[in-house]
Amino acid sequence: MTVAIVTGGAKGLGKAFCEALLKRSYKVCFCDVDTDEGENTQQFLAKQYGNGNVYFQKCDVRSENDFTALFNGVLKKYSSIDLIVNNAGIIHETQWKNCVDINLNGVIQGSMLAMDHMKHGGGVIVNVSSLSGVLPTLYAPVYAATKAAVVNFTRSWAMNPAVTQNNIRMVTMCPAFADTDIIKDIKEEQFQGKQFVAPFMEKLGIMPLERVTEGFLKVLDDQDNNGKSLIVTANVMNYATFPDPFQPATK
Ligand SMILES: NC(=O)C1=CN([C@@H]2O[C@H](COP(=O)(O)OP(=O)(O)OC[C@H]3O[C@@H](n4cnc5c(N)ncnc54)[C@H](O)[C@@H]3O)[C@@H](O)[C@H]2O)C=CC1
Ligand SMILES: CCCCCC(=O)/C=C/C=C\C=C\C=C\[C@@H](O)[C@@H](O)CCCC(=O)O
Repeated sequence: MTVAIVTGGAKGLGKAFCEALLKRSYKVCFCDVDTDEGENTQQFLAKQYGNGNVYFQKCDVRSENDFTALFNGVLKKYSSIDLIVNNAGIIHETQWKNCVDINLNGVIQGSMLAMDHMKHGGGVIVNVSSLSGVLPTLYAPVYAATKAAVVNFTRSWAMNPAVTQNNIRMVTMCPAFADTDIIKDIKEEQFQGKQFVAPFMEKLGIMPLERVTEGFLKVLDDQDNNGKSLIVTANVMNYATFPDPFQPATK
């Protein structure tokens, strides 16, 4: 039996990841701050994959108590956690402290709780960043900062013996635009220049959820990707390469 936690699993990419895991016979425990959406999604997935295989618990990733209660609930039910997908995230450049709290602090909290459990038997931690985590994003500098921090947090821990010597794998996903609510009915106050979003959306396109899920399954299946960041766009699915600061800059 393999057990996965997915944060922000009530809709969007998180829901798609839950479904992909259920198709692979994982026991899926997803959380979300949106209780109604979460309960609806649990019923939807339970109808297709069996009630005993999908479990929802309300958890606001900004709350250490909620997150600890989530882990305790999952361990009480299944006694192990093999995978966590730290997926929950928002984009909001005005409520930027909230964006940092969810996108970064939430990923840190989920990763630390998972590592504390996985140090006994190993596991996989997938942290969801964004293409904005590896490319400057003029319309969302705070969002981009949170996503870049997720990349380097993951890369840093992945080098640490607490990960490498405990059979833990930590990987980041960096998707471009995908067809979820986060890119729909976007509001002015969420951006530093909402007008700049559309040109990039047109240039990069909007991926169907299946494309990002394909990248998610690749991240799970590749065994040698500890510390790597998978870029997923409509036309690209590669692990990012990062400049070596000690190499002389090319003229
Ligand atoms: N859709 C896209 O174009 C891209 C999305 N991403 C990232 O993918 C992740 C998922 O986003 P989407 O599925 O697109 O968005 P979405 O808005 O469709 O789903 C996000 C889910 O997270 C939940 N959530 C929000 N705050 C939460 C909190 N404090 N605690 C628990 N759950 C919370 C929401 O209720 C929702 O169910 C995010 O981290 C986002 O930054 C990255 C690149 C592209
Ligand atoms: C509108 C809400 C988006 C939130 C979801 C998300 O994270 C989407 C990210 C998608 C792509 C972001 C890429 C940013 C790219 C630009 O800043 C620019 O650097 C890319 C240049 C591409 C080019 O070939 O010119």
